[in-house]
Amino acid sequence: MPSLQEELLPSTPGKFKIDHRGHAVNRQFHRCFASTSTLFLWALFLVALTASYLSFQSFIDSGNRYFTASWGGIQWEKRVRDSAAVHRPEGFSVLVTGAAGFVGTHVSLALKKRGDGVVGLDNFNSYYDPSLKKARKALLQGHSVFIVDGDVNDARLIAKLFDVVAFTHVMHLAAQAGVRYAMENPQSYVHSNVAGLVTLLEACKSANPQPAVVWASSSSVYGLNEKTPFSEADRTDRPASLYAATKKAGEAITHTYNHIYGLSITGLRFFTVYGPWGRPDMAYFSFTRNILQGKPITIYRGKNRVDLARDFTYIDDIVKGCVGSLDTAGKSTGSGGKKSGPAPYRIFNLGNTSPVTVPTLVSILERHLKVKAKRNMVDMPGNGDVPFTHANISSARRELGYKPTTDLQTGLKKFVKWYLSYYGYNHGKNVN
Ligand SMILES: O=C(O)[C@H]1O[C@H](OP(=O)(O)OP(=O)(O)OC[C@H]2O[C@@H](n3ccc(=O)[nH]c3=O)[C@H](O)[C@@H]2O)[C@H](O)[C@@H](O)[C@H]1O
Repeated sequence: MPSLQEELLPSTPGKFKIDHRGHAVNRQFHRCFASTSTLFLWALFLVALTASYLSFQSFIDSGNRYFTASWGGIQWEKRVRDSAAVHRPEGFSVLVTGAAGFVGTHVSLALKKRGDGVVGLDNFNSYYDPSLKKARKALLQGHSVFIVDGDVNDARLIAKLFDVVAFTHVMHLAAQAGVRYAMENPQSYVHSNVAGLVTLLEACKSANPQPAVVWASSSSVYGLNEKTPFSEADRTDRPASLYAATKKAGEAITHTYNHIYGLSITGLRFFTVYGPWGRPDMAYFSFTRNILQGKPITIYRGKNRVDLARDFTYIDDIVKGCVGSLDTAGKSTGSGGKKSGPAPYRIFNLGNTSPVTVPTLVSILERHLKVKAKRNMVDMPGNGDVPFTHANISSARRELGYKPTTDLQTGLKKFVKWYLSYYGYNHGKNVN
C-alpha cells in the first residue's frame, strides 16, 4: 500500500525517484512542497503578467477607438448640427435610424423637403449590397442630410448625438429585416431589434428634453392569426418567425419605456413595403432581377396549394403614415430619466387593405418588364412565412389621416422604372 507521502507526490513518471528510506523520503517530501510553492509563485507572477497585459491592451484599444472612431470632433459636430437645423416654423429635428435603408431614406427625404432637420444613423451592414445603401446616402447628401456611420448599439455615439442636438423626435427604422433570414442568422435579430432598441431607448429616456419615438414594428406580429383583416387589438402572441418575435418584443419593450419613463411611443406595423430604392432581399425585387436575367423564380404555395398573399404597401403611402405619426405624436413627459405624467403609447397598422397573391405580383412584373418569368412553384417550406396578411387601417386613418392611394399595379410600375434606370436591363446578366 503506498504511504500518504507517496500519494502526495506528483504522478508524472520519471520526475521524482521514490525512495522508501525515511530521511530520503522526507527530503523528497520537503523538496516537493518547496517546488509546489515555487510553482505557485510562478503561477501568481504569470497571472499578474497576463492581467497587466490585458489591461494595457484595453487601454490601447480604447485609445485607438478614440483616435480612429468615424465620429466625433468639431467638424463632425458641425455637420450633425447643420443637418439637424430646422427650416420651418415649429419644425422638428429628427434622428432617423436606418436612414440609409429603404424606408429610412424616403422618410428622411420627405422630412428634409418640408423643412425639418434630419440626422441619419446607419451601420451600412452587408445584409444586402451595401453599395445600394451608399447610393441612398449620396442621394440624401444631395439634400443636405448627413448620415452618421454607426450602430444603434453604440451607446456612447447615441449619447453624443443627443449632446449635440436636442432631437424632438426619433424615427427608429434601423433593424434586422427579413422573415426567412432569421433561420440563418438568429443572433443578428436579437442584436439589432432587441439590444439595439434598448440602447436607443435608454438614450431617449435620459435625454433632456426627451424626444417622441416613432418606430417600425411589423405586420408579422399577427403571426398565425386567421381572422382578417388584422386589427391592432388582435392577439399577437403567436409569431411564426424569430423576426416577428423580436418585433413583438419591441412592442413590449417600448411599452415599458412609456410606462416607466414617460416616453411618447408610436409603433407602426408595416405591411410588406415595396417601391423604388427598395430592399433587394424582398420577393418583388429579387423576382425582377431574376426575370430580367432569365433565371427561374421560386414561388411558394401554401397548404392545399393555396396561393400566398400579401397586403403590399407602396413606399409613398408608408412615408405619409410615418410623417403623420411624427406630426401627431404627443410629447414625452419625462426628464432626466424621470416620468412626470402619462405619455401616449400608440400602435398602428400601415397597410394597403387589398391583399394580392404572389403569382399575381409576378404577372404584374411580367407585364411591366415585358419578359415572361420562369415560375418554379414549390410548397412553402417551414421558414417563418405566414400564408397571408391584410391590414385593417381604420385607426391610422382616424388618428393619422393615413389613406393609401397606390395600388400594386401602379406601385410596381414605378418600381420597375426606377430599377431599370438604376441597374439597367442587363444588371448582373454576366455575373454567376
Ligand atoms: O410586412 C412585414 O412586416 C414584412 O414584410 C416583408 O416580409 P414578406 O411579407 O415575407 O415579404 P417578401 O420577403 O417580399 O415576401 C413576399 C411574399 O413572397 C413570397 N416569396 C418570397 C421569396 C421567394 O423566393 N418566393 C416567394 O414566394 C413570400 O413567401 C411572401 O409570401 C419584409 O421582408 C419583412 O422585413 C417585414 O417587413
